[in-house]
Amino acid sequence: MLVLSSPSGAGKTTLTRTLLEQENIDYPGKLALSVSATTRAKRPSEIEGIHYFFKTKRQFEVMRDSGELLEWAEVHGNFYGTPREPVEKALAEGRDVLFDIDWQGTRQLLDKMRDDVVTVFVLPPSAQELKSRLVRRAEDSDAVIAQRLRNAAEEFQHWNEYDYILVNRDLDKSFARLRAILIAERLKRVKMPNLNVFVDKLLTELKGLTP
Ligand SMILES: Nc1ncnc2c1ncn2[C@@H]1O[C@H](COP(=O)(O)OP(=O)(O)OP(=O)(O)O)[C@@H](O)[C@H]1O
Ligand SMILES: Nc1nc2c(ncn2[C@@H]2O[C@H](COP(=O)(O)O)[C@@H](O)[C@H]2O)c(=O)[nH]1
Repeated sequence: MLVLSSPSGAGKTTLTRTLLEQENIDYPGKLALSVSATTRAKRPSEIEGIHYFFKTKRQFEVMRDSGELLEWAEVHGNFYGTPREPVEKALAEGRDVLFDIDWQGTRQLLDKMRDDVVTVFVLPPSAQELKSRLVRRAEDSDAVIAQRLRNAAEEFQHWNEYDYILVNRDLDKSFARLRAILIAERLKRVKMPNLNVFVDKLLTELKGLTP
């Protein structure tokens, strides 16, 4: 489970979507994106089921109270949560799962499955650039942008709870670094449960080669 968090506008959605696209070319089906449920209004560019599952507050509360969410949080005045079933299914199939969630949700995943979670915090190169990105994205009203910038101060403070930090200055470099994190994490011995079978096979082959 690879989790990206950041203050709004630092670039985690761009990075997660780019990683998903590239991985689907290189290793089809290996990486799944967790699509969250939210009570936030849909942005003009967003598509139901691709970017989010858009819910009313009542629908969200039913999902939350019936245990359908792996984690959930209130962020910028809206509810967001991770549907449990698709994540559990993907993990059971041996797929890696990518999350774009905030620090509160990250804490909940860590409490439940510490050993299976790798966390990345994305920082903007400057506060001015953070604001410029939110403005350039042109998806939120001025009031929403102002609220997200106010909330950024609180979110910044959680950077030191994460395994990796990406200062997202140059997008290509950040993406290369994110891929490097994924590649290195996949190469960890503890993440290779069938390695003993492979090594046993090597030993058998070796016996056949030695007198
Ligand atoms: N390295 C970068 N350089 C310049 N612009 C960038 C960079 N990374 C992302 N952006 C742009 O900044 C804007 C915000 O990025 P994005 O939507 O990915 O942020 P986010 O962290 O997911 O925000 P939110 O939490 O609000 O969803 C987008 O318009 C994106 O194209
Ligand atoms: N705890 C969770 N946080 C989530 C989830 N899905 C998204 N988020 C975070 O909310 C903010 C705002 O997102 P936006 O799409 O409205 O810009 C951002 O920090 C996301 O990472 C979730 O399922 N759980």
